[in-house]
Amino acid sequence: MNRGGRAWRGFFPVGEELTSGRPDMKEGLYFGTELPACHPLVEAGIPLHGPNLFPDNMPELKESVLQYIEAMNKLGHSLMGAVAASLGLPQTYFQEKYMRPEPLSLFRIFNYPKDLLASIDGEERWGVGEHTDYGVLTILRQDSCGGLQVKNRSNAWIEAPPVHGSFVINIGDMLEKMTSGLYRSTPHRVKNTASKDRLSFPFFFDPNFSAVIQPVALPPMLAGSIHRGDEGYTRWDGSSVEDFKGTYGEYIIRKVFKVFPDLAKEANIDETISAMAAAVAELNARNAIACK
Ligand SMILES: O=C(O)CCC(=O)C(=O)O
Ligand SMILES: [Fe+2]
Repeated sequence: MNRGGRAWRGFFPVGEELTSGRPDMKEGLYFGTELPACHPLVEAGIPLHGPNLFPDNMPELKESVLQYIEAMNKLGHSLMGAVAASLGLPQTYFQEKYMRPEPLSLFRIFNYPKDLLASIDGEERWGVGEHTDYGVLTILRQDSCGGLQVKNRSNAWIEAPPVHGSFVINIGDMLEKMTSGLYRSTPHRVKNTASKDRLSFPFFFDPNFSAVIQPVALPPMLAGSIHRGDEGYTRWDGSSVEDFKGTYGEYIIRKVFKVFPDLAKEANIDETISAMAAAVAELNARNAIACK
């Protein structure tokens, strides 16, 4: 990942990402919205923005990934239209307020190798340990291996088995924040116990980097049905989404520095975040959203 440039794209090996604070037993390819070098956010060195790193010897991979991202963006907008309707809001509410000029879309292809150590020094190993996703929605395609588990409202782990021709949709932290906990970000984890490698394809459909995330005004009937602390619910990382204030860019960059500690070694996180926030604000003031 430290060779993936500011956009943090490319391959990372087993054990290099620490989603829940411990090395994940998975490897993967990182992709995202394809932005050319002349795009103002790329020129300004804003993390997570830039061109993908596609292998030259496999042109069909680039074509498929870019088509997939486009299709998933459309699906993401439709799903968020349904979420808006469920809250009594206009269907384009989230698109207008949080996804302009475009959502932050990240797409990964993960491989969870079979037969990896179940524990190291007595500590249980997970393909990816308990965590919640950061943004609004995750649209996940998994192969037939199984191994994905989600925590339900009673704090019990249940399987989310593969269902042919379907996606698993995870609610992310920002949707929890926007809905004051009515939609709660789903804790989940993965362990590959199948006799073959497990492939999964998570697509993260997230607010624009400079969107300031705020709770929506819920209709009284829905607001009255939020029960945040009634089941002894504490978040997996001990943090509070409710307390977070700021742009989605700040939120996700802090997360990225946590899960890739190697990146954090090279940077002063607070300085990086304030420089980034200033650069984004300056670009927004000039409405610089495309190549000149
Ligand atoms: O591989 C999976 O099924 C889930 C991956 C995941 O939870 C994540 O990347 O956030
Ligand atoms: Fe996840």
